[in-house]
This record gives sequence, C-alpha cells and structure tokens, in this order.
Amino acid sequence: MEDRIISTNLMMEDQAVEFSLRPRYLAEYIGQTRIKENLQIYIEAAKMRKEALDHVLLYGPPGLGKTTLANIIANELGVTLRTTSGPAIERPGDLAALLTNLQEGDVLFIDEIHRLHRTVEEVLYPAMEDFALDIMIGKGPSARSVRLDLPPFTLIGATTRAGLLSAPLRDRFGVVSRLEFYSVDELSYIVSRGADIFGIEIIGDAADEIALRSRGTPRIANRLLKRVRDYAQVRGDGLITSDITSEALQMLQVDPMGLDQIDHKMLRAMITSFRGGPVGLDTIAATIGEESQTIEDVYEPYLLQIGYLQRTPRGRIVAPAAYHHLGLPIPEDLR
Ligand SMILES: Nc1ncnc2c1ncn2[C@@H]1O[C@H](COP(=O)(O)OP(=O)(O)OP(=O)(O)O)[C@@H](O)[C@H]1O
Ligand SMILES: [Mg+2]
Repeated sequence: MEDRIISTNLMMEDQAVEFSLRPRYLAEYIGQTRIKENLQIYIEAAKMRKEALDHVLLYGPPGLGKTTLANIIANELGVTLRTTSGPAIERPGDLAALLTNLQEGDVLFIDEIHRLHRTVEEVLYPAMEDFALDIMIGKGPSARSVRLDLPPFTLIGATTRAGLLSAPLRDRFGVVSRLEFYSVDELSYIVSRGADIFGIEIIGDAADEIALRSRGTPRIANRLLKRVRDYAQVRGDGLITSDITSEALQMLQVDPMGLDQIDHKMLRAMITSFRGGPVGLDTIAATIGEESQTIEDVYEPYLLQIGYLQRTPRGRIVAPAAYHHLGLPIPEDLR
C-alpha cells in the first residue's frame, strides 16, 4: 500500500522534487519556530567558541523535515555532513571507520537511529561523551583496551520512534527536539515557495487548498503540488487555480481534510464492524490490509492530531469529529 498519495513515507517520485525543494538555510525553513530559534542560538554560540555543536536528536513523524534540518545545521555551521543510518552500520568497526574519518566540528547524521545494533550503540557512548574510541586489541587474557581520541564532532540522530531509543543513548543528546505537524498557513507558504522554484503560477486559494489536504506534512504538500501541476498542464493552461486544484485532488481521491479512500475505509470499518471502538491496532490492520506498524507510524499520527481518532489502553476509538466528517450520526454515548 506504499503508493497511497497521502503516505508520509518517501516515495520514488518524491526524490527529485525533494532535492530541488529542500531548504538550505534556517531562514528558508518554514515553521518549527521554537526549534529554529533554539538552534539558531546554539549554532551561533558554537561558532563563536569554535567548538562542535552539542549532539542533536530530532524526532517526529515522517516527512516533517528531520533530514532537511540536519543538512541545514551542517550548512549553517559551515562543516561537512556525513550521512548514514542505523541499519546501515552493521558492525562496531563500521562506526569506528566513520568516526575516525570525521574532521573537527563535522556533523555525523544517523537516520533511523533507533535501529542501531546494540554493539554499535556501545561504541557511540564514549564517542559522544568524551570524543573517544575504545578499541580492544588482542584476544583472551592478553586482550586490552586502547583509547583513541576523536576530533570533536556533532552527532545528529533522527527517528520517527523516539520511544524505541535506549535511555543511555537518549541521555547523551544535549539538544532533543520534537518536530510538530505544520499549520495550514505554513504549508501554504511551503506550497507557494515550491511553485516559485518550479516556475509555475499558483493563484487564489489554490495554495491553501493544497495545504489543507497535506496532513500537516511538507512532503505531502510538495507531492500534491507536483501532481496538481501535471493536471494543470494537461487539463488546463498550466496555471494553478482553485478550480484546477479541486479537480485534481478530487481525481486523486484526497478529500478536503487530506483523507484518502483507505482512511475512509478504516474509519467506516471501525464504526460499522466495531461500533466505533475501542479496536486494537492489529485488528484494524487486518481489516484494511495494512501493516500495524505502518498504520501506527505513518497514517495514524495525523488522524490523532486532527482528533478523528483517540488512543486508549483498550485500543483506538473513532471520535465525534470523524463521524461528522463522514456525514454519519454521532452515537449517543459520544455526544
Ligand atoms: N520546514 C520546512 N520548510 C520547507 N520545506 C520543508 C520543511 N520541512 C520539510 N520540507 C520539505 O519536505 C521534504 C521532506 O522532508 P524531510 O526529508 O526532511 O523529512 P524527514 O522528517 O527526514 O522524513 P523521514 O522521517 O521520512 O526521513 C523536504 O525535502 C523538503 O522539501
Ligand atoms: Mg529523513
């Protein structure tokens, strides 16, 4: 089901677009105001003291701009960014190789940091804390540990699942930032900026229209803009108007709140077969043929955010706002 147009996961079709639309400086990075203000100060201070920036952990749902922010931080610091990911680092030696290749002040970006192997994670502790690498030399009784100095560096970790991070790892980050869903205004600005970069004209409420259906997520906003642009070129004269936008989004079956057919199917199934819940995640997953993990990480966060779903210890519940949106009567006990 990875081809859902409203998926927050990175798809093949996004890659070129994201590369050209990715902001390069903090000033171009829309929204996330608190995080930006803090980072601005930390970056400035690190530069003044000619020290490495504190280690930074960025977490939040997919497509909100974690990778983008990591790139911006390195760029603003004027240092090199080396990118890797949790699952890509298979052995402690792989991480040691990455660390010893860093120059002073560089940023090492580890995406999906919750997926680091335990043995690799242990190499990271002294590296983060003391900029040191402990290496075992020899085997058996004559084995001894040698400590190597590393250049001071900044680790930026990104994860969609901060809850899966071990406490010792989490505690070693000086800056921990949770990215929030974007407001419609912010997304509208991102859409307008994207249109500018693509050199296309977007008028009236069209940018707001796209923003409203982007599930608080810049990645979706950019993807929808691209699809609407195609539609405008083929069915219109290239100009993106409100009408063209509505038609295009209707054809893509994205409703005015950014819900697609599968969201509808899921909510309706919960209402008709399970009296609106509580329903367990696995049951929902089986009913609509998605993986539980995908629902939890990719689709559900936005539905929780807009108050269509509620999480309880006994499972998910469909909230009154969702009944309203689907045009269904709200049950007595929810009123
Ligand atoms: N604050 C922002 N301002 C403008 N554009 C943004 C912003 N955040 C993200 N984007 C756009 O959204 C795209 C997706 O963001 P990004 O790849 O950084 O998300 P992510 O959080 O790393 O996602 P994942 O969890 O899937 O790795 C970027 O390429 C960029 O074009
Ligand atoms: Mg990313």
